[in-house]
Amino acid sequence: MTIRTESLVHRYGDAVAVDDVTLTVEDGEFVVLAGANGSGKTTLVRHFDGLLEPDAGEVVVDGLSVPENLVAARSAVGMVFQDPRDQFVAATVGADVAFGPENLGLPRAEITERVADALAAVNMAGRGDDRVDELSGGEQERVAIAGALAMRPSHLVLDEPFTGLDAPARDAVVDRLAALRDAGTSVVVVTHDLRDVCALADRVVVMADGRVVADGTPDALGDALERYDVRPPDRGC
Ligand SMILES: Nc1ncnc2c1ncn2[C@@H]1O[C@H](COP(=O)(O)OP(=O)(O)OP(=O)(O)O)[C@@H](O)[C@H]1O
Repeated sequence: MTIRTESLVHRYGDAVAVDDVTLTVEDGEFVVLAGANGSGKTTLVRHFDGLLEPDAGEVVVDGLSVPENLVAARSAVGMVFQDPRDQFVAATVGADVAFGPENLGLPRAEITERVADALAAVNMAGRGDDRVDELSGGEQERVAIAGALAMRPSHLVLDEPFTGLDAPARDAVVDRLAALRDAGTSVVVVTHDLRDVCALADRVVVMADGRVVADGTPDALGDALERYDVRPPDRGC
């Protein structure tokens, strides 16, 4: 169970946003995708579930070509986008988390079970009737993660999940991600700030100008991070 890109290229008009990226995220791995603003991180991960089409190269999830198997890719890869408010589709927490499983056409009892499990996994058990617009930023982020989890993905990709969160909310999200990784879900976190996730990361992949310029354990990368405008943790990992 892997996410793999092979010589992936994505262009917006004449501008190359992802430039010949070959990358594998292994089963159960926790990967941080780092790099300065505009380095191509969001564009790259949007290929993992076929939201964008490659201009060249391949994207393969769990052995299947993503562009040719969009439904399978979107079931296998859960995505949490940059601003959770942009992805809510219902007024209440429970209805929002149920939306994905409902679209899969699952029986009501299974939907109820998935919603309860997903909310429990993000420490929001029993909050199904709360209005999403009345939650704190950290709670909204966790509901967005629950929405992805309710699809029971084998991979979870989060784009800047800590933006706008205060320290306790960041800690709560980090705790949830650690628990998910321990339960066997591979996790990809897009960020330009390593402080929150360094301790969890098996690997840090750094992008600059659309290319992968460094790939290794947080310790091995060390000083290279600052060179590429990635904020390293204040006291190491
Ligand atoms: N829809 C789009 N149309 C045209 N150019 C785009 C579009 N989206 C991104 N780009 C450009 O592609 C490049 C890569 O952007 P991308 O958002 O993938 O980078 P990023 O590393 O995720 O940055 P950020 O942290 O700011 O989201 C940038 O130069 C950006 O301006």
